[in-house]
Amino acid sequence: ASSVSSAAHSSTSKAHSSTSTATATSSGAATSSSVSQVVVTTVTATPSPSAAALLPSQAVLPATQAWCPSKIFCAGPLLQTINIANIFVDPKTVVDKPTAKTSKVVLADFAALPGNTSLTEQDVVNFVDADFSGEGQELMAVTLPGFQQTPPFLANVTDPLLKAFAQTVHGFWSQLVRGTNSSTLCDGVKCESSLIPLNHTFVVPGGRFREQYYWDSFWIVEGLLESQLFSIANDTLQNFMDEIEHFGFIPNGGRIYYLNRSQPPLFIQMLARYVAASNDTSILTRALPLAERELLWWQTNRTVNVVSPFTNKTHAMAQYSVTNTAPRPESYLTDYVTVHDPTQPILNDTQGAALYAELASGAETGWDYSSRWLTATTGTTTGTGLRQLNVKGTVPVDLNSILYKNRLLMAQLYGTSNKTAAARHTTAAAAIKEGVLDLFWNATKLAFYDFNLGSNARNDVFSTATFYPFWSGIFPPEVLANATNAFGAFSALNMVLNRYNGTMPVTFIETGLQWDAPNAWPPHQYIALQALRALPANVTSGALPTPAAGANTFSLIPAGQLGVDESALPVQNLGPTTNASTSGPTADISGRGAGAGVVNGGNATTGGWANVLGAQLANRYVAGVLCSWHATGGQIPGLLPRLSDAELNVTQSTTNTGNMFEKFSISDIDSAGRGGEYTVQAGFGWTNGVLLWVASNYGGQLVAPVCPDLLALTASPSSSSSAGPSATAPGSSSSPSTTAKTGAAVGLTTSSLRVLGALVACAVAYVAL
Ligand SMILES: OC[C@H]1O[C@H](O[C@H]2O[C@H](CO)[C@@H](O)[C@H](O)[C@H]2O)[C@H](O)[C@@H](O)[C@@H]1O
Repeated sequence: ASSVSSAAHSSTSKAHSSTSTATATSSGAATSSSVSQVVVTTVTATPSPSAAALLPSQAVLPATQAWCPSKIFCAGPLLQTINIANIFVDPKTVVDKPTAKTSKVVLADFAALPGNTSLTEQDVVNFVDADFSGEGQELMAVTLPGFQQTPPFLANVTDPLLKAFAQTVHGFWSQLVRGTNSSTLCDGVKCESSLIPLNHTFVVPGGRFREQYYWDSFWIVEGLLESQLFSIANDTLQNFMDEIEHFGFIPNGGRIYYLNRSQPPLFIQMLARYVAASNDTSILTRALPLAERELLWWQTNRTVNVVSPFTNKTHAMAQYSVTNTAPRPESYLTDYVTVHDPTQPILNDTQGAALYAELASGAETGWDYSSRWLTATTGTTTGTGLRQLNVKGTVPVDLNSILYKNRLLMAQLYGTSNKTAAARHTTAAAAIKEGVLDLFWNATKLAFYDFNLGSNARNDVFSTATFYPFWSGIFPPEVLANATNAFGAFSALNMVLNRYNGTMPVTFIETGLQWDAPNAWPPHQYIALQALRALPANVTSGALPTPAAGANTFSLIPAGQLGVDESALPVQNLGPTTNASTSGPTADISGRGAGAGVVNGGNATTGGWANVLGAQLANRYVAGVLCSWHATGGQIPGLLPRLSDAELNVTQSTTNTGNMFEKFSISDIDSAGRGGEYTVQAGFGWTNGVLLWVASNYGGQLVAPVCPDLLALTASPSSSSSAGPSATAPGSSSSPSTTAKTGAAVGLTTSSLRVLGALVACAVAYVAL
C-alpha cells in the first residue's frame, strides 16, 4: 500500500461512552494499491445505571481450551469477569479489542483488581479502558483496484431505477473491503489481539463482523465477480488457501476464537466460480492440492457412518461437530447464561460441557441458531430452545449437498489434466448422492429433511435446506418422474410468494432464533433461485398450478410437508388493525394464476412454472433490499428521493444513509429480520452479493417495487409485521403496518441479557450457598 490513513472509532464501554479516533500510518499488509479513510467500527456505547454495583458472583470457570490458549481472548478468568460485568452491548466487542499494553501487563492489571466480592462494574470499565484499544483497529480500508463505475452486468437491468440501485450496491464494495494494517497489528509482545492477520485484501460482511467469514464469502465472491473485481475475488481465495496451509482447514472467521470450527465448506465452489468467470486457471496449481486438504479435513474430522433405517445401507456422511467445553469467546455471556440459566434445570459439569459443544457446533453450521437443530420445537424462547440443541446428533442435508457439489467441481477442475483424481471425485460424489437420496428425501412429502442419529429417522422441520440438493444437482426419481411432483417440491415457495410480502423464510416456525421464521436470508434466496434453474426442462415447462376454487396456495403443498398446520403459519399484516386471513381463498394476498398479481413479483412471466417462480422471487428479493434501504435513508439522486424526516423518524433513520441488512422477513419489506443473539447488522456482504447476482441474472425481468408507506406504520400499536398491498388491490400502493420500526437494532440485546445476567447472578449465589 502506498498511502495509508485509517480512522477507527473506538467506543469502549456502556459505562464510559467516549469515542476516540486513531490515525495510523503504515506500509500495510494488503495487496491493493491505496487506503482510504473509513470508520471501521460500529459499536455504540450506552451508559450503565449500575456502574457502582458489585459484580454478581460467578460460576466455576470452564476448562481451559487447548485450541484457544490466549489468557485474554479465550475462556478464562479475565474474559469471564469482563462478561459477568456485562459492560458491552455485544460480547464480541471486547474480544475484538487489541490490548493497549503487553499481555503480561494486562494480566497483571487484571490480577490487581479488587477481589470478586468487592469488584464493581466501574472497576472493570476502568480496566478495559486502560488496557484495551479500539475494536477492529488492526484492519484498514483499502481502495478497490480496477473498480469500474459501470460493470457489464448493468446492461442486463432494464428498469432505470433498479439499474441505478444495482450500480449503487456495486459501489458498496468500497465500504467493505479491508486489509490487515501492519502498523497497528499486535506482535504478541507490545500488544495482543485476536485477529488472524491475512496477507491479502478481503471483504467483510459488515457491522460487528469485522473480519473475513468463510461461507459469507461465497456470496460476496458471486457479487465481486459480477462487479468484475477479479483481483479481490482472487485475494479472498488466496487468504483461504493460506488458512488451509496454516491450520489444515478454513476457520469460521478471521479471529483466533473461531479456530475450533469451520463453516459450510464453500471454498471449492468459490474457486470454480472464480475460474469460470475470470478464465484464470493458473490459480489451480496452488488451489487444487489445498482443496484436497480441506476435503480431507471434513472427511477425517466431520464424517460419520450412518446405517440407513430405510435401506440398511451404510453411508459415510458429514456433519457439523465441534470439540469444545467452554462458552464461545465472542458470545461468552450468551453461552454462559444458556448453561447457567436459573430458570432451567441445573446442569452438571458434563452436561454443561456438552451444551457448550452443541453451541459451537451450531455456530459451525452457519445457521446459528435454528429449530432445525433442536430436539423439540416447543418452549421456544432463546434460552430454553438452545438447551435442546442437537447439532451433533444431526446429519444435515445442506452440508452433504455442498460436499457432493464440491466433489463434482473437483472432477471438473481436474478435467483431463488428472483423470485419476477426477474419477476419484466422481466416485465420491456418487456415494454422497446415494446417501442424500436415501437418508434425507421423503418421497411422500416431496422434500428433503435432516437425518436424526438419535431417533434414527428423518426430522420433520421443513427448511430452506430442502433446496440444497436441487441446487447441487441431486434430483430424486419422483421429481424427475413428473412436473406435479417437481412443483410439489417448490410449492412452499409458491405459497410464500402468494401469501406474504417478503421472501422465503428459513422455516415456518417462529422461535425467536434468527435462523427461523420470520427471517428470510439472502443466501437462501440464491439457493432457491439456483435450485429452480437447475431443474430439468421436461418437468418445469408446464404452467404454474393454481388452487381449486375456495382454496389457497397452501392447498398445493403435499400433506405434512411443512410440519405445521396452516393455522400455525406466520401472519401477514394488511393494515394497522388487519391481518390477512389464515385460511381460505383470501389467505393468498396476491391474485391467482401464472405470475399474475403476486405482490412485487414483477410482470407476468412467460415460460414454465419454475421460470415464473424464479422471476417472482428475484423481484421480491430486490423489493425487500431496496425498500428497507430506502426506508432507512437510502436515496438515488433524480430517481429515488430521500424520504422526509417524518418518514425516516419511523425507522429512527433521520441521520442514516440506508442500511443493507444481513437478513430480512417473510412479511416486512421495509425492515430487517429479527431475533437471535446479536442486533441486526447492516453492511452487508452477502446481501450485496446476491443483489448483484440477481440483477445480472434476472435484470430484464425486474420491475421497480412499490414500497410501504412508512407514515402509515405509526398509526397503530405494536404488531410483528407490516406493509403490504391489500388483498383487494394486489400490487397497488402500499397499506399500513403496525410496527414501530427500527433501522438499527432488533433482538436479544443488552436489556434482556441484563435480566438474564441478574437471574444467573441469583442462581450462582444460590448454588454457592
Ligand atoms: O457472534 C455470534 C455468531 O455470529 C456469526 O454468525 C452469524 O454471522 C455470520 C457472519 O455474517 C454468518 O456467517 C452466520 O451464518 C451468522 O449466523 C458467526 O459466524 C458465529 O460463529 C458466531 O458465533
